[in-house]
Amino acid sequence: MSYELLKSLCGPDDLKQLAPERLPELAMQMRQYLIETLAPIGGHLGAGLGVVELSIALHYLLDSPRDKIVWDVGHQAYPHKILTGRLSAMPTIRQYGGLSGFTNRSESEHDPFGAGHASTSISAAYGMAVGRDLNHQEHQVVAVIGDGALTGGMAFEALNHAGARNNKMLVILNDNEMSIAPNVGAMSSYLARIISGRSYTQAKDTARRILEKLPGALDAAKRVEEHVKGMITPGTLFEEMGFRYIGPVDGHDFGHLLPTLQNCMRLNGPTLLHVITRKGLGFSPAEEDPETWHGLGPYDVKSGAPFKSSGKAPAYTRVFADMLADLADQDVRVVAITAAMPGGTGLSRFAVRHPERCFDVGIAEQHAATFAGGLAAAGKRPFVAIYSTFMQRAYDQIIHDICIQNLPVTFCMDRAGIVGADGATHTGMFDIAFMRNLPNMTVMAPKDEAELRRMLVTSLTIDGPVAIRYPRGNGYGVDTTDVSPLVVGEAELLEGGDDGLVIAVGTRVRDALQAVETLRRDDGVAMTLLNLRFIKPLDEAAIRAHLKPGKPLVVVEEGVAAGGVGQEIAVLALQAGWHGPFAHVAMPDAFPVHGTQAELLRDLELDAQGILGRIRQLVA
Ligand SMILES: Cc1ncc(C[n+]2csc(CCOP(=O)(O)OP(=O)(O)O)c2C)c(N)n1
Ligand SMILES: CC(=O)[C@@H](O)[C@H](O)COP(=O)(O)O
Ligand SMILES: [Mg+2]
Repeated sequence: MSYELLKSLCGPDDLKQLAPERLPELAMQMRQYLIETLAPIGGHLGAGLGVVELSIALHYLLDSPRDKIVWDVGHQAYPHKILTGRLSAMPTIRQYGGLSGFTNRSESEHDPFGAGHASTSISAAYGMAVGRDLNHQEHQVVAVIGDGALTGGMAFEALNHAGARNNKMLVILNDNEMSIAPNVGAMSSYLARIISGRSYTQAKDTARRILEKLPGALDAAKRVEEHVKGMITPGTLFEEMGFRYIGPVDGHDFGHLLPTLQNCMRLNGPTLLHVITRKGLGFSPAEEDPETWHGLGPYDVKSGAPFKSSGKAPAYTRVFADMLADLADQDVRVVAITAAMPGGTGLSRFAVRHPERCFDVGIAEQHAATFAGGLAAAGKRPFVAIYSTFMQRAYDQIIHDICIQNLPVTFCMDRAGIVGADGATHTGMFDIAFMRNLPNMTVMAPKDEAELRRMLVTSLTIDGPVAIRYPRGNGYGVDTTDVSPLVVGEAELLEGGDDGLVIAVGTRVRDALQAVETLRRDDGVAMTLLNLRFIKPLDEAAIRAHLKPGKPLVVVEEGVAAGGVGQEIAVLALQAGWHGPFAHVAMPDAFPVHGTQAELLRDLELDAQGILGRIRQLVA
């Protein structure tokens, strides 16, 4: 396809010159462009395909960047990027030095708010609407939020706030009945009932039948019918919260979308437009399996088959899920919780074996943590599997509901450290710092998949909160048969040597080992290497024992240096009377860019070569 029409548009102003009849052709070209462009590089395809018409309609009618469009999560903003002058850069999306996979204020004036984490759009848009009114300005503010993101508490907090005020704002609820996996929860069922249109009639009939049986109740029945109608007429839940509800409308039909949007924009006060779309529309593999095609690596555009990496060791995620299912086989107390990421955390595998003990709570990390606290208080052993970056959402719950009460909840933090293409918003760089300072918490980091299995077993021996951090990607194919528990707080000695001490944490142990081996072989420098295993409690005795006065001390961790375990080790060493050159090989006080994990680790000098260089500087 030549994409003639698509390529003729340099920005939203060009789009506005098109006759409305040409918009379906543009939508068709955009879909095909997305499907072909992402094939060699992967990315978030399904959500974007679902909002092609919506994105075109918004930019056709709105005047961006004057008018503000806030996309929730931002993973569905690829069509928006294309329409706002980023078409030629699309082949670079999520690549090193390329476009971000999400909206990003520094990337374009058409991205008024950055995102990556879910459920923020209504709050941000409402802030813009209030700011606009305080500034006596006049422009439109639109938040586009998916039905999945609407399961997040923040979205309700924002509706609650905005609905009680009069500031003009449009919330577009993009309802495709999917989060990454099928959407869950009562709100999702409510939206489905609105779409089916059956709820009102059914409930009205039931109320009538019940009330007609009561003597003298016919008048009351009428009044109650009105009430019932008020309660459950489609959209009323939003109306009761102060929003004017409009919809549902077909989000793929310009004939419906354009006039409805136009009308919405004329309305004052908070308005919610309910748009029905299909995730993956226009690419049958993505329509049939929207979960796989939510976000994926490269795929074959002709067959629609994702390219599978072959011959690699199993992913940490999979090792975690299978081990947890094994533990659940043996221990009836074990339950598992995911916040809308059953596939990403591996818990869909756990659910196959223990469906009744696996809970998807929606995009609700805070609730997940406290829900786990309740389960633990009821005698269960909950494992909360949440990506490191999303665990940030649940910090107060971890402190207030788990740690203060010393409840035995295990937080399994997948995607800890550098994640690659998702970039700064998704990097798990803070969990070491924010978990290790919590009283009662035990924090572990496995050096490989075998140790992950042993740490899961170990967590069941600890009568209190535990956090385990492990990275995105594959293990090393090591022997995993030993599942004996570790001694809590004991580090592992991997190399002995008198020329200094290297202490490495979890994901960085392998590369540190490679660096230490190279140093011994090529430089004749023999360093001791400790695999820390326990970030908390620290193996103070081992650290003290292996410190070499006057010789280098190096701590390597894939997390932010400030508050990292390296700082505690440095203090410990000084208190123990050690003096000598020190290096903390960790992440600096800056958000990382996006690229492959290897590229980013290289930039941060956290790969084997980088660690080697840092040690050599000290030795020299
Ligand atoms: C706080 C947080 N938790 C989890 C995620 C992972 N995540 C990204 S998109 C998504 C599903 C969003 O569903 P929806 O808003 O309906 O958008 P759709 O993909 O269906 O268009 C999830 C769970 C996230 N980005 N942020
Ligand atoms: C947009 C979002 O938050 C998720 O789709 C995320 O990109 C998934 O990351 P993984 O690919 O590491 O599961
Ligand atoms: Mg959705």
